[in-house]
Amino acid sequence: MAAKDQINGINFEQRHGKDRVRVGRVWRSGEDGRHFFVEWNVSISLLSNCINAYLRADNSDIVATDTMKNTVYVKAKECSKQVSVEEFAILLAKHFTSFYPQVTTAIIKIIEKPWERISIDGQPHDHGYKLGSERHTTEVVLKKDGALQLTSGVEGLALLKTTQSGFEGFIRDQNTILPETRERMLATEVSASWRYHFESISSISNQPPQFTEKYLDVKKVLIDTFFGPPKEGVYSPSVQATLYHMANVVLARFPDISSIQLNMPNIHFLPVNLSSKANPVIVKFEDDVYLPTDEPHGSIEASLSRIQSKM
Ligand SMILES: O=c1[nH]c(=O)c2[nH]c(=O)[nH]c2[nH]1
Repeated sequence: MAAKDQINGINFEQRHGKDRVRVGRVWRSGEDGRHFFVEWNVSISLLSNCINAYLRADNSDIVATDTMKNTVYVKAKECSKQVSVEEFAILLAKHFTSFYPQVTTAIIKIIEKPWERISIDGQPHDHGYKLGSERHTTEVVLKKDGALQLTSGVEGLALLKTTQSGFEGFIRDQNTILPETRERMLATEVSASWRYHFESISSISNQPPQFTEKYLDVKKVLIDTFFGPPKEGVYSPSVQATLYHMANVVLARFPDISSIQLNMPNIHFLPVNLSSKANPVIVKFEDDVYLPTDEPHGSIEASLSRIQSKM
């Protein structure tokens, strides 16, 4: 997405912004002394009417990217009550689109670093955190007229199961050596993003949804569907089928989500068989000893979106 113009019969598209603005924010609860901490990595991109900067060395319509960076800290300071990463992205987008006449659209992406409250002897610590693994993400695209696209997501969600996975019936040709199997390891690192149905800023202004709770609920559904029940699990005939099932369950459970995109690399754990001329069987693979790998990996992604009813 970019601001579009036509200059001398040539299409011209542009946008500018500041990437990777890092901010940490502590909220201190007056009542029980508990602190709440978030760390965000914010990327801002503005579509604005500033073509004179490109064409005529006239910067009078430019919002300086340095100002964008400062705005992140100003808005973080102004948030006297704890806000979700989605609410923060929305309030930044609102500021840029309403304060500057030149700005037609603001695109705000934020990645939240997974600081988790630590527990000592089973008791949640008031101000101690440790770093977790997967990251909560959001992307807000807000136009001046209030049209909104709001996406939340998770990235770096590493999942692995040691059985209940197979891969059979695929195309075999002169280059195929992969054996068919109903018993293998399944490992992936899920990146998911889902779009909420809100189409305008006014539809969430009065009562912002509980975005953090929703994020945790969607993540739980993705994880539960991947693994199945604790004792028996659930069989995965392919990463493709498991991905589709996970996305479908999210759409079925959350009516306010209109689409979901999932990216699930197939991270391979290779069977270890060792032999030598003298000793043809040093190690025989019996679903027990693996060579973990990072690359190459299978790359599997899909998106599912509800078909809009024309009522
Ligand atoms: O679940 C899988 N999907 C594939 O497309 C694929 N390709 C492959 O070699 N192994 C697998 N596994």
